[in-house]
Amino acid sequence: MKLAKAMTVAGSDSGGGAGIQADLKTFQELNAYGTSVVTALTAQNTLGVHGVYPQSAACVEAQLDAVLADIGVDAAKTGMLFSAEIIALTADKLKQYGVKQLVVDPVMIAKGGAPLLQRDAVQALKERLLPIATLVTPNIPEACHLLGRDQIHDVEQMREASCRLLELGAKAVLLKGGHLEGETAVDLFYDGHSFIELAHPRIHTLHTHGTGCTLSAAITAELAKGASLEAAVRTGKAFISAAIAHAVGVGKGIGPTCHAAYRLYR
Ligand SMILES: Nc1ncnc2c1ncn2[C@@H]1O[C@H](COP(=O)(O)OP(=O)(O)O)[C@@H](O)[C@H]1O
Ligand SMILES: Cc1ncc(COP(=O)(O)O)c(N)n1
Repeated sequence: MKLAKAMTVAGSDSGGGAGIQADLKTFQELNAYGTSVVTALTAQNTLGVHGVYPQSAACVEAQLDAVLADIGVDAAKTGMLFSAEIIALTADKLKQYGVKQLVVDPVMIAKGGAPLLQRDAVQALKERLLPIATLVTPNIPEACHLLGRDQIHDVEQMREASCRLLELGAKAVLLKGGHLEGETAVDLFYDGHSFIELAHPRIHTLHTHGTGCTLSAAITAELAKGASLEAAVRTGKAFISAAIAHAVGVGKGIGPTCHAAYRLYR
């Protein structure tokens, strides 16, 4: 059987719940071989982000070359990219090596409020990365930021926002509804042809650290294995729902989800 290879370009979370660590655990759980390009180190735990230490452009470029020139990838994802410079060089390298499947999780602000992307980098995200993305996976605040609007209140407004988001250049959009209120966590998938609502009963838990990272990593692993985009997104939703339902609750604050839950409790 051919080994599926998945790469993450993201920040390191010392607490192990989000970023590179969440991505690699998720790739492993879904039987994809994981590689990583670290854009920034964060000193982080369940109580928040205590420090952000971006890597130099030369360092990020060297990691991208090392992985792509030798090992290669079947699908890649991006998470915390921190600066316009890192975004531009990541886009250039993905194009140079002909990476065909790219999931862009437009990480901007950590759940606790710490900025993970510089303000002036949002434009670079739109201009350089979205046009080469197979899928973009914003949460509600990120979608508002990308579109320059104040709020998205319900699924109807999510539909309309998805159409606008698709115009930014990605082949498809998964607009995540975790930040909305209500008894159901609804994500909306739109590929320009049809809308698919992915719904799961809202799980009453504090522990949702790294949910967006984990979801986009699961989708990337499935794409690397050859799944269709729709199938990959459906598996991603099942994976993150199980992970939240069985959250491990380490630390004193907002804890990580259980990356092994999809395998253990399905
Ligand atoms: N309490 C919850 N119960 C069930 N699913 C949730 C819950 N919170 C978030 N999700 C799901 O987790 C995924 C990531 O959600 P979201 O919080 O919107 O993004 P982010 O982690 O990027 O802020 C989505 O599939 C969302 O529907
Ligand atoms: C390195 C890194 N990447 C991404 C997130 C977003 O995760 P969350 O939205 O759960 O704070 C994070 N906190 N840290």
